[in-house]
Amino acid sequence: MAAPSAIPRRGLFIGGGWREPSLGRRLPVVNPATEATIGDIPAATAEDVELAVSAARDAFGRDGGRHWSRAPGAVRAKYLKAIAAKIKDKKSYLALLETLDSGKPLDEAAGDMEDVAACFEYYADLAEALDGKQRAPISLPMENFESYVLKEPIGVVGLITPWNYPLLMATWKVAPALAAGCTAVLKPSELASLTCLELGGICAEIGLPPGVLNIITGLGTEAGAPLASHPHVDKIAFTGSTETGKRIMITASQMVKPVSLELGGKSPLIVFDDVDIDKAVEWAMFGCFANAGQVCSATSRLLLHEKIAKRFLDRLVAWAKSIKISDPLEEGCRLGSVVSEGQYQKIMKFISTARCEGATILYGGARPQHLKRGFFIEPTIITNVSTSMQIWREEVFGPVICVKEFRTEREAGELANDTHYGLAGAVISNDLERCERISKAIQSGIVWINCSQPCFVQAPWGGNKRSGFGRELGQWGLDNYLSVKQVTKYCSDEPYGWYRPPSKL
Ligand SMILES: NC(=O)c1ccc[n+]([C@@H]2O[C@H](COP(=O)([O-])OP(=O)(O)OC[C@H]3O[C@@H](n4cnc5c(N)ncnc54)[C@H](O)[C@@H]3O)[C@@H](O)[C@H]2O)c1
Ligand SMILES: C[N+](C)(C)CC=O
Repeated sequence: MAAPSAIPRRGLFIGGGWREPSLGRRLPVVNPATEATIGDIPAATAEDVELAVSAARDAFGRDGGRHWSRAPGAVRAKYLKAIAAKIKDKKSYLALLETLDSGKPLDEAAGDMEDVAACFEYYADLAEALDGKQRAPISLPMENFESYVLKEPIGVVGLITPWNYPLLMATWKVAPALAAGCTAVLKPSELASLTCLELGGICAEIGLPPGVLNIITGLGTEAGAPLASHPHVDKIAFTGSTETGKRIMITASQMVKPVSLELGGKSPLIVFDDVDIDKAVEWAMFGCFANAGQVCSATSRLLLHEKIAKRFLDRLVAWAKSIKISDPLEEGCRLGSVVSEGQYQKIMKFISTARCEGATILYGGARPQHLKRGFFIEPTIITNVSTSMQIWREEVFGPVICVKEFRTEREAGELANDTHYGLAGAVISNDLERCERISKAIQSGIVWINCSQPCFVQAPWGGNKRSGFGRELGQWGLDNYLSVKQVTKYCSDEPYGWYRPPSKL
């Protein structure tokens, strides 16, 4: 599909229709692979947040919730399936927009759209199953009481999402929130909002009841912060940086508002000396160079057994040299641009600081010679790293891998856990018992054995330590948007008998 000359001009999606932002301001959309401005998006402010939250509240309570929040799960499932079907119909177009907006290779964007459709379908099924799970009985030690559990939608939820997988990260929240019966205000990242706005168009096309999903674009401080602090938002689900996550948690604490936080990472990949080197190298590359390393769970700290370190690094450099770095729309591209000039500068600064601190840039570290425009960075491999260096400690969010060697399994585990983060970790070895031991030792929410990054909608996703808390995906993702109510009934004809009845007059 050829790139459109202009992207669609959209408003804010509020109450089932398009609205210009209250202050009339818009933000430019820059294609990071060409540096050309290709359009703009609305810049919402607190006034628009007010309208969006009010639309979501109306939708939650409309007709006593009969059409949405208290409707049978099968009703909501029908809408989710219709959204999935539209996403599939528009897959090529949405993937193209995602690539133009974020710089990711078109093949990756197409894969993201398949995952988006699958996620809506998955939560449609869970919505259908939800009714059958209501009134689950609780076994009590007293015969004169009966108790059961109701799972009810939390209410109006604020969903704040990042730019690295724009529509997919939004879907991980929107699909379960809607399946649960919540209504929502989605605030995607100002750096990549196009496909989320298209989701608004899809909701209008399929006739989603007005106000069930509202989408407001704009800056974090101007649109995200008023959403997080809004007194009529019952929960905030956030994916983004640890710094912003801390701010959201502080704000939410003022109203004792529940939050779930999916934050950054600095995940390890441990490779033992009994592996097929080329197979392991490919996982190491996928673990840190896919999506130009802008992946929360990127295995950006590579721990190599000393016996294979030299051979492994020789092969890693050879493989890295063969990656096709190009305009992300070109066929076969495997490394596109990073998302923005700001991100490009940030990554370059990480590389120069590593150099200044005494690390070796074994490969890469610069703009590819053949690409004069666009925010492209070579796949970068850094060695001679010490554990006090910034490159070891901080999340780069770019195609930059740092390497250390280890001698023993114990040392590998200690190095793996030498981080404030706890999102993911990976181990490659032919000794599966060793892999199981390492899986238990790594302090993270996700561990991959003999691979890195594969992600399935059925399995829980989320981190420990400063990578956040709460789990998305699977049944856990739905539970994020449900509150649990106990209903207990006294079911004896006898008086309770704790107090003596007053004497008859
Ligand atoms: N754990 C995960 O599953 C996961 C997945 C994807 C990305 N991430 C993390 O996201 C980060 C990259 O994304 P980013 O740069 O968009 O993060 P970010 O924190 O800069 O922004 C995320 C979102 O928060 C909004 N925001 C910014 N300031 C805000 C404020 N004060 N109040 C409310 N909202 C505010 C932004 O506009 C954006 O929509 C990385 O650290 C990455 O690891 C984590
Ligand atoms: C969860 N994942 C890998 C799709 C995106 C994280 O940044």
